Amino acid sequence: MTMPSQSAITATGLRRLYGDHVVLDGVDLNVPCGTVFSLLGANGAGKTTTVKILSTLIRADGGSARIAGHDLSAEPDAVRAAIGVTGQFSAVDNLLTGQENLTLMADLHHLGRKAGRRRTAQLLEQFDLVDAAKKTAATYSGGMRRRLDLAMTLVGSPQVIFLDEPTTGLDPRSRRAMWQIVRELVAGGVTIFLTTQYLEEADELADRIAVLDHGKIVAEGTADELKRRIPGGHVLLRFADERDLESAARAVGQVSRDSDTLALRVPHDGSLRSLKALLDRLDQNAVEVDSLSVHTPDLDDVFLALTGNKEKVTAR
Ligand SMILES: Nc1ncnc2c1ncn2[C@@H]1O[C@H](COP(=O)(O)OP(=O)(O)OP(=O)(O)O)[C@@H](O)[C@H]1O
Repeated sequence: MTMPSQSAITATGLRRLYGDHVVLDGVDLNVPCGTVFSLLGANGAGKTTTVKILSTLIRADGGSARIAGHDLSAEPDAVRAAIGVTGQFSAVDNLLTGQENLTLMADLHHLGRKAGRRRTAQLLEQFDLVDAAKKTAATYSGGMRRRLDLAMTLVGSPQVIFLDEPTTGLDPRSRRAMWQIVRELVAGGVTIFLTTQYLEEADELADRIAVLDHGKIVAEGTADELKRRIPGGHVLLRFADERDLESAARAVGQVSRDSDTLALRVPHDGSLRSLKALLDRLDQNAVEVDSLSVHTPDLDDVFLALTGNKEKVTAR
């Protein structure tokens, strides 16, 4: 289906309250078709609430949105027909096998027996579930379950897929397998709206990232744009004892220090020249450095700088 605009999702001024707790406080979003958009936020930032609103599971208290060309409040059925949702509200039935779960979905989508069987077989193959097809979902690992859940979503060939924390709790191998699946879906023209607590996941997958904090989007852009928004990197120096830490702090001047870990964090522009100048200064003052690491800004820094969250999102 062609859409009137090239946006798969637009939202303007979304608001949602639980009692007098303002969970979303005027959220604007624009997600171009065929891209991965990641909504990043700490626990409780409002990510799931946003997904629930955009996927018609709950209503917003204010604002408007269009999904796949349909108005969210005026045409909720058309929105539902165009989207798939996986994540914290899994549709997998534990008592059914993987194959039965998919067949049930095919029936719900009125695919017909032959087309349903074909689609089920194709999805079992695509999601590496052929060997497990006849086992009940209760016996599946976390990664297999997520794959089955996503495969079930795809039975209806959605244009827009909401993935709510799709890899939370998965081991690194299963996480990478899920990332590969997401890339393949996008290559096929699907739009992905991904919520995650993992900065690495957003960095790997997302064309654009929005950082949600206390119900507001505090920054939006590509991973590189976000990284450029915050001050440069730093050099982390560690010392064997308090005395070396003291002399180093005196030698290099204004730096942040952590006496517990015997570390100094010195602002650094990433150039060899300034690194050499720092080492020379330490040498001239006869300071023994135990270890040194150069740190360039990553999404973790961006997140901390933008949200001031003590409980930062998980960097892997
Ligand atoms: N049904 C509800 N009733 C009352 N408060 C709710 C309800 N659902 C969510 N909240 C509150 O809204 C806030 C945002 O929750 P939400 O689940 O959207 O956050 P999140 O960013 O998805 O967090 P997480 O990463 O933990 O899933 C939280 O403070 C939560 O306690």
